[in-house]
Amino acid sequence: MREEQAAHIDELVRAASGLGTRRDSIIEESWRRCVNQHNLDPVVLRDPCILPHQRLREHQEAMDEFLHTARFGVETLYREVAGLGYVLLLTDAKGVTVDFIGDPTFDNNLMRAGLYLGADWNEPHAGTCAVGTCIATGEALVVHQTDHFDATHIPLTCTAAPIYDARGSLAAVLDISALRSPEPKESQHLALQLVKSFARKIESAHLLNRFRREWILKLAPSPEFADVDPAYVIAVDGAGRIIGFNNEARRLLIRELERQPAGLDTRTIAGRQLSDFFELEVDDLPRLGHARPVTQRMVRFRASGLPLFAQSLAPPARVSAPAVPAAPPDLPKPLQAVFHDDPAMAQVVGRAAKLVNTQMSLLICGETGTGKEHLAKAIHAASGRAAKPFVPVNCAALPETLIEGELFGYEAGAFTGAAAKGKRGLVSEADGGTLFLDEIGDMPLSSQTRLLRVLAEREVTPLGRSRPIPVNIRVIAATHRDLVTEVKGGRFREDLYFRLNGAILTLPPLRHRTDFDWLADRILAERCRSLSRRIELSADAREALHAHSWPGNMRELLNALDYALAVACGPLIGREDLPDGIRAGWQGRDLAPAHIMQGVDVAASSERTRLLADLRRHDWNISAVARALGVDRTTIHRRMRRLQIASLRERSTGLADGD
Ligand SMILES: Nc1ncnc2c1ncn2[C@@H]1O[C@H](COP(=O)(O)OP(=O)(O)OP(=O)(O)O)[C@@H](O)[C@H]1O
Repeated sequence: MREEQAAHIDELVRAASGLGTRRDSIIEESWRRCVNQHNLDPVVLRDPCILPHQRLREHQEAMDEFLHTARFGVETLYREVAGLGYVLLLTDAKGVTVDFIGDPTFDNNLMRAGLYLGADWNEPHAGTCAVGTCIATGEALVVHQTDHFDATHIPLTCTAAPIYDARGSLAAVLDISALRSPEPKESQHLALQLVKSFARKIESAHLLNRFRREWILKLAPSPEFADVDPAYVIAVDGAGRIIGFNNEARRLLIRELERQPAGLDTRTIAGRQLSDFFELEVDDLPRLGHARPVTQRMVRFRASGLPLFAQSLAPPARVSAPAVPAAPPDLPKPLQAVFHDDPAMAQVVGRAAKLVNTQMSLLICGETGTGKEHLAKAIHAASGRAAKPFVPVNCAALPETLIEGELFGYEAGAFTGAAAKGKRGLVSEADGGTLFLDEIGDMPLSSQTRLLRVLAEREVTPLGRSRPIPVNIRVIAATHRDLVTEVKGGRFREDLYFRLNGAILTLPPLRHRTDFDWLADRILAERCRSLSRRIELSADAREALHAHSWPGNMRELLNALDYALAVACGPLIGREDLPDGIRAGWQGRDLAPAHIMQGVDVAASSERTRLLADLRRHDWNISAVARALGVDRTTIHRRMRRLQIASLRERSTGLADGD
């Protein structure tokens, strides 16, 4: 035992026999609890208690959704403090470390110190420590070096803050710890503020996610912060009942209840009317939206008259359709190449750009051939992982019996028929890069369970090996199925769905894309470059392409253009050079061949392109286009006639007009 450990034990023994210490009162009280309630002997040095995998998994699964919501906050906090030598732990309400981020180069030292996934930091096991004492007291605190009870832990400095659920029960503890730190405890003051602030953010994110279909009321004491960083968040149902709150709001509401003369029960806030606390009814919430100046959004507590500045968020059903945000102009190059000016793509790619360098799993949805893998590759190429492998896995094509070996690899001689040198496994191949799980919705249930384990633990255990290998992968999954329906039908694991859908990016079908011409021209130009040939689409070929519904999406377009390139002889691709299925869809009167288009002036031509795009977006439903453009159907018909656009019915029957 080292000298400083012996001195520490002396201090603990003195404290246990009633002699005062110069410690903070929260630490002194915890030492007393350790001796009197937890029966911990100060003289005994304990090894950290690290739960076996199976038990850890049970703890993680019990709070899967919470972990998923917390992940972004956890990673952001880690990035803030990693350079200062801290590791980050997220524990459940029992003190078991269910998420951990640390520098893997210090693995052994961290594990020996108990800074590891699965470590149990509850006070009855570990003695006074940041997580355990935070659980015991409900307070954020720093447990610095010799504040720890167990002399094993005295090199550590640990700072923890509680995270409460939407009803005020402890849900988790956020902790940052370092193996080395300056001696004065004050050196950790900023760490404490930072951890408290992130704990509050994670708490609010969880609340907003859980009550995303309800009214949310955010409140701040100052108008300047009401929209930026509101301290108090309350969820309210359509009947005006309070159904959730963050911990700051809970404390505030309790204080307010205590002021009320009737001496109401201060323990229960959930279920009470908003108007019990505020001079406010649920019907007032719409006028507190952020479109109004903040100074007009003041609300008062009923009992104390205390003013607060509010911002309300309406449940989705009441929100008017949001304006489509344009993609940021500074998109990374690989993402710029994916689309031109299609609003739906701008939204998807704009979101993807913000997420390229997060650890968050992405789920790309869309009909077959819409470019899900293409987008995943672009995200990878735009990320800091670009120099590492992008490993696609076709989940539907992996035979169930081989899936474990293919994904996780195996050691030499792991089973009869195994390759002599063993196999690395696709997950390990993607280490440092991106694992692309294509057709994830078609994966058999039993394989989903195994995959879930890798995603939860970020480590793989190849067949025939006893110790897992940590892997650093970014997971992007894709599916053409509706996974929510698959989950409801019991064909897809709900927990896996939550692991994968850090963000969902839904690609529009090609028939709805307004950048169709840009895509076709770009693909053609690329092909021409590689063939050293110059060829363009004629107006009537373009027209025929516009009229097709593209069930095979981008893949079908590529095939059609390749076919046309092979068949066309001159510098123009004519309608007759297109594959039969596409040419056949264009059988109307001779409404838009090249010679008529020549008579249409340039302004009309761009008006025509816009109208065609609108028609395609609404599947050629004239009434829907008229509604979208705010005109009546006859106006659309008139424009179509003027711009020489045939309706679907005309094309299929040769009729003169009408739809
Ligand atoms: N923006 C684009 N520009 C050029 N080519 C594209 C674009 N998007 C997709 N493609 C091409 O279209 C084809 C189909 O794309 P991809 O394989 O990414 O679609 P998918 O949605 O993953 O298909 P599936 O559902 O069948 O797995 C590929 O050859 C791809 O390179």
